[in-house]
Amino acid sequence: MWINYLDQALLLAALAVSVNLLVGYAGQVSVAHAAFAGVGGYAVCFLAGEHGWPYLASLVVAVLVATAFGVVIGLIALGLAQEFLILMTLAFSLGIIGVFATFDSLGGVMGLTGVDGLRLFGFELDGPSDWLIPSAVVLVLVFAVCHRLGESPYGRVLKGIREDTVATRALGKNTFGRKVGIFAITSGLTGLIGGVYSGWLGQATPSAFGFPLAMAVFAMVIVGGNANLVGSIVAGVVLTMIEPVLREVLGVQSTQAALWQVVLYGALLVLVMIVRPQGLFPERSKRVAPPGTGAKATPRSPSAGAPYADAEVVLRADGLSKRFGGITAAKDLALELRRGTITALVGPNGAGKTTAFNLLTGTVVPDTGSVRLNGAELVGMRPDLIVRAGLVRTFQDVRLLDRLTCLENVMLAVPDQPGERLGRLFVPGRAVSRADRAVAAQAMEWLDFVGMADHAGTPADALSYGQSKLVSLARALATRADVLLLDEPASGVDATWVETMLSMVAAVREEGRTVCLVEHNLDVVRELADHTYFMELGEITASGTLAELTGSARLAEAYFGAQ
Ligand SMILES: Nc1ncnc2c1ncn2[C@@H]1O[C@H](COP(=O)(O)OP(=O)(O)OP(=O)(O)O)[C@@H](O)[C@H]1O
Repeated sequence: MWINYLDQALLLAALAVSVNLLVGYAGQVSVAHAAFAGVGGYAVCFLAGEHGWPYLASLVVAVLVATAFGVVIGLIALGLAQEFLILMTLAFSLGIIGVFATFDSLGGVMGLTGVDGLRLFGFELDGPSDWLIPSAVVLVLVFAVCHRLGESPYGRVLKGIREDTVATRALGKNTFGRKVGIFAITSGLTGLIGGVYSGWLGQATPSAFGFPLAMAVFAMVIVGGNANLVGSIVAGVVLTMIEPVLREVLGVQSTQAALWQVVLYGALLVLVMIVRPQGLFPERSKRVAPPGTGAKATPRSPSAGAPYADAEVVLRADGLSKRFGGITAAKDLALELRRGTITALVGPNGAGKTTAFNLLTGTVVPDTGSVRLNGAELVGMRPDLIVRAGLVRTFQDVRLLDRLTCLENVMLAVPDQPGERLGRLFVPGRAVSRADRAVAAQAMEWLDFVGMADHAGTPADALSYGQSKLVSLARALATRADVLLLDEPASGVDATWVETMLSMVAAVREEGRTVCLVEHNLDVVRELADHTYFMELGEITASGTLAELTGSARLAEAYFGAQ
């Protein structure tokens, strides 16, 4: 009898592991995954139970159908904000369970029952002990897949999405594609688990895969610890065993025991969220590679030091306009950025400087106009592709990924990592881990470049504001983009860090990259900028050297006089 409970515990632990990959790593909360397990369960009972298909073939179909559900629902729901995603997946889950309960061919509210005589690789799956090995194999398989995905460069991108999707996309990662991908993969895994679960149960019923199962799995994920798969296994087994222990050890009646289990789930959830919100087994951070190992990250030729007027135009924007309702945030903007130079964008609050950055980087789509980078049109391109084309930006409010270390923040930005591709992750061999060590070494070099190597293992949320701005510069540099748009790199930073930041930005120019910065601190602009554009009310109304601009009586009165 205890073996029967153990079968169930192993399968629910597997479910918790796969849901943890989606919720704990990628931060996408789905209520539909219990229903996807139901899709797998019904596929098996329908095909193997009702139509005599071989069990293994029906399991394959279970995985494929559940994955297809995941792709379709993911495409619909994952563009939405988190709260809508939860509601949307809840709606889909209710819809799927409703379909199960409605169709006579699926057994209506009673479900498909009496499934037996299943065989796998020649073995008959009759009693609980026959299901022990398949259940354990499923858990090991699901754990292996989820661990490979979660604890790899692929998983780093998932964590980036969880922490800040916009910032992760601004580092050149296809966040929507990744979200749909991980939603589909975890759907397929839950389909497999559901197929084995229904085989073990001998039935697939609407109630077996409904909201209570979804909640039980969430409890396992949260109690075990977000983004900790071992925690999910421990919590999965322990929480599943509550009911049998109540029943068999403490002699509680079976209906009472089921009720107490739900109450204990709830109490445990509340307790964990108050006392230990990170769960019993907290997320682990990437170990820090020793500085100075691996390839040098800055193999660039220094700037030839050409005067601004002679420098080649790398980026040219023309006629860029954007209206937000009644506000004209950008009006017919035209600007040029020249190779190996620093251009500043200055102007009063609300002039449209950040909007200009948003338009250049595709974060906001312009109403009209064009942006050409080395001759290639950027308008209409996805923001992550724009980064890969060579144009990266930082944010006024920094947007580091708080729960990731400084090293992980910078590693995430390194482009073309083999471990971010599914096709490479599951190829045997050590190529991915070797490549990841090289990525870590590169990231260390960039942290070293901005003077933050000693903080490689520090979580980003433990940094001072000035330090976090330096790490965000290292992160932008690690993308290897040629053109950097820095949004207020020195604002809000205390005097000691301003000096450091100034020398960093100047060093970036020295290595031949092109910089455009938005900055209110005119000392910084005076020190760094080769050319300055002045913006007011969404328009560029003057340009030249800062000395020329401050020499204008009108601008001195409108803006510079107040500085
Ligand atoms: N997504 C948006 N929706 C509506 N209005 C917006 C949006 N983004 C910017 N705006 C408006 O566009 C105008 C320009 O804003 P923007 O943030 O670009 O100015 P800024 O020059 O960067 O200001 P600051 O120096 O204070 O950062 C403001 O009036 C702002 O309220």
